[in-house]
Amino acid sequence: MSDAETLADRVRDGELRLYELDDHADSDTAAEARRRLLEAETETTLETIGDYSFPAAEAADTAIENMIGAAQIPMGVAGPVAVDGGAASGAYYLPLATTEGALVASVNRGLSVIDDAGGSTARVTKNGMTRAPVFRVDGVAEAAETVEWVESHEADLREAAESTTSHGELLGVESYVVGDSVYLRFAYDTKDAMGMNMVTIATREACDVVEAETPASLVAVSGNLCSDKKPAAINAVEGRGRSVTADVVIPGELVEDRLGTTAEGIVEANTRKNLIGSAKAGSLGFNAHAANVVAAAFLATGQDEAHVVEGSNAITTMETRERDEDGSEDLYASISLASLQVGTVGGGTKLPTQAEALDVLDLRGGGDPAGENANALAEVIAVGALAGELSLLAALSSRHLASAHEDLGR
Ligand SMILES: CC(C)(COP(=O)([O-])OP(=O)([O-])OC[C@H]1O[C@@H](n2cnc3c(N)ncnc32)[C@H](O)[C@@H]1OP(=O)([O-])[O-])[C@@H](O)C(=O)NCCC(=O)NCCSC(=O)C[C@@](C)(O)CC(=O)[O-]
Ligand SMILES: NC(=O)C1=CN([C@@H]2O[C@H](COP(=O)(O)OP(=O)(O)OC[C@H]3O[C@@H](n4cnc5c(N)ncnc54)[C@H](OP(=O)(O)O)[C@@H]3O)[C@@H](O)[C@H]2O)C=CC1
Repeated sequence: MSDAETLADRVRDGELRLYELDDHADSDTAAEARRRLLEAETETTLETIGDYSFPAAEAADTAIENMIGAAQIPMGVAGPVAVDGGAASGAYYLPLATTEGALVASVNRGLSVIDDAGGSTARVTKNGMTRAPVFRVDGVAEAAETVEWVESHEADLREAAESTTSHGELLGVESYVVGDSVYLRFAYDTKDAMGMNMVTIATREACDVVEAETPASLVAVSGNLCSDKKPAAINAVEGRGRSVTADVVIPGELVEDRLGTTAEGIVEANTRKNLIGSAKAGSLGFNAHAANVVAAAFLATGQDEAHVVEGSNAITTMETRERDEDGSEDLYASISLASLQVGTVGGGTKLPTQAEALDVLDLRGGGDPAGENANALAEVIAVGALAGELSLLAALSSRHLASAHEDLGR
């Protein structure tokens, strides 16, 4: 073991590489050595980056390489809000980590209006994490032969895939052919794990069977039809991770008292902006800012932040509903997130900050039965996203967006 300055010198002399420092010191000392080197080479001071409170060894073990410290992002909380979900049940506070002033206020306003309206109903309607390897064949005949074999031997692929995990279950395999390329889109129930490591390991095992039994030769375990961390229509249509929907009916008076506009005003803003405007833009997302809530909830609870790409793939609907007694108009509001990838075990959920945030939701760790905690997390995030939509559409409709950000964000 050496001290940080000695280690930094050894890197400077070319004796050690930056990423080898953990083999020569504990993770805190290794991180300090990297900071010292970086500070000297870039003429900076990295005191704040180095001022972290989680165990470096735990983070360096599975969450980060070449660790120098932590990026601290302010965390706020919105809620509580009552959620009547398939898995979520009761009142929830939603932790949100962001640097965008006005965002937490906006979600908080939306959640408080939803709560006053009696809470939101939410359901996970589909669940399947996908991995789609690509294989090479010599032409269409071999492609057809491979697809036929896969379709008639799903049980063999399931046995191979599930031999690598005690939680994951193979739900099905969809085949796609493009000339001499064959894509097999494997979908799994990953229970409470977001599941990307799990399904990649399981699919690799199944690929060995495909290669042994068909003419196909594996090119890449991910062939982009999965489609992971890229905007893709297949995720919007077929779903990936959890497909989750939340809705609420808000009395017209509440819209006027709490959101400063009318149900009709919000509906018109949604139609012209989220639906027509998005269509004209060729957008995959027909929403205002689902990405804001998904990103902030992901950072707070230890999700893979790159999955905001698919997680924000959402459609917001708003319509007026006439109330029988007095003919006044209420607001029906919904959001449907097609491909929200969340977990309450594994990945970044293990880190202490993120684990504490999951504790606020009472959703840390495995659910009972397995999968219920991740379902509940998906439902609560969907309700948060619905709140963000309501509050932002109201601000646009009442022409308050610019002043809100002037007041709270600069
Ligand atoms: C900012 C508000 C909420 C003010 O809204 P308001 O109605 O003027 O505020 P209020 O002082 O009357 O308070 C109403 C409620 O808001 C909440 N609230 C109010 N202030 C706070 C605060 N400081 N901290 C926490 N919560 C707060 C709180 O729930 C409060 O209720 P109460 O608890 O008092 O009964 C409103 O104007 C608003 O929501 N504006 C919209 C802001 C927004 O949604 N920004 C999103 C980011 S925009 C962006 O990134 C994407 C974009 C816009 O480019 C996408 C696109 O193209 O559309
Ligand atoms: N490999 C890749 O291509 C990619 C990886 N990632 C990264 O993958 C990580 C997430 O992968 P993920 O597989 O979720 O996590 P982990 O790799 O951390 O694995 C989670 C494991 O937890 C175990 N487990 C314990 N309890 C449960 C439960 N209740 N439900 C489900 N599993 C349980 C399972 O073990 P067992 O299987 O033995 O049952 C599961 O495989 C993130 O760090 C992400 O950034 C992201 C994108 C792509």
